[in-house]
Amino acid sequence: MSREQALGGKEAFRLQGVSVAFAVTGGTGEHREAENETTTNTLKHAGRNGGSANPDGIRFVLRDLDLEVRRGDWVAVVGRNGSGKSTLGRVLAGLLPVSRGTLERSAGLVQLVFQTPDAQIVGETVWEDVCFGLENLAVPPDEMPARAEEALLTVGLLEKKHANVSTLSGGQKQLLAVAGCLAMKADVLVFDEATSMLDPESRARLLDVAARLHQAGQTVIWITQWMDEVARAQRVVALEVGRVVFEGAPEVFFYGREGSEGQTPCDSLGFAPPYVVQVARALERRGVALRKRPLLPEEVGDFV
Ligand SMILES: Nc1ncnc2c1ncn2[C@@H]1O[C@H](COP(=O)(O)OP(=O)(O)OP(=O)(O)O)[C@@H](O)[C@H]1O
Repeated sequence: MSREQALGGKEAFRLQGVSVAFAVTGGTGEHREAENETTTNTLKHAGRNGGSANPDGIRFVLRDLDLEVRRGDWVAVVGRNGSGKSTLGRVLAGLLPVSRGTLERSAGLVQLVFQTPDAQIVGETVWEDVCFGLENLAVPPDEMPARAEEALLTVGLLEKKHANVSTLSGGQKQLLAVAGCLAMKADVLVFDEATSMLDPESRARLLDVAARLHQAGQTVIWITQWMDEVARAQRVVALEVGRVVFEGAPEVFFYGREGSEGQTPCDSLGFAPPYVVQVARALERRGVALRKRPLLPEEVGDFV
């Protein structure tokens, strides 16, 4: 049986043996979440098969996940297409029930910033959209303007506050979606490939916003396929076919464990590490002793 409950202490999330399965109904390709009691019983059977869709039409997309996220962590979640990253993000945000296992979470507000901003924009104007979430949270009307302005200022959209949402670019909509979450003062922000539609400047701005939120104590879950974004996280969780195949520091993810030769966890996952890491590894292979293994371009000056 699955169990979801509140968590105290230092953790924001604790997942134990969490699986998420979808029931594939009929031959239409239509899916539904496998969450009711009858299906849970079926899942026990499905679990023995372990693989993708079994004869009962049950498909596991997350399998036996054990994961702890501490409050104030910045965790990057990586993995190939279809590995289960968004599903994990939705589970953490409370939008998807777990089929098996236990999910414990602290009481704070968790907000998900989707890959496609249209999915979460509801207001007609920028201002209305940011205020919408505040109204839903029953924030007193006299507090709303300051919170909405601060959030829009943070993402660089304050001067567009009267603009109609339909006039925003995809990237600006993404930033508006983030502003909505900021105004609500979410304790945990789950960014699901939130930079995928952004130009380099907006991408850097969003990363910068995330870094500032993290410094201010917010918990950030950053789902991405961009390895240079992973390098900014405190911890990396890599998924493959719904399982956690790596959990640890970005340095270990990109350079491997101390003394280990050959493939790094990043290599095994099939991703190319950030350019600065590639250069540093090439130097190490030629016998150059580095003072520090760099992860970010700004650390380049320190490593030779
Ligand atoms: N509602 C659903 N019903 C059935 N299967 C689903 C459903 N949602 C997702 N899946 C399947 O679960 C698997 C994991 O999907 P998910 O979106 O979590 O992967 P992802 O790692 O975020 O992929 P991407 O990088 O492409 O966004 C995929 O194979 C997907 O087809």
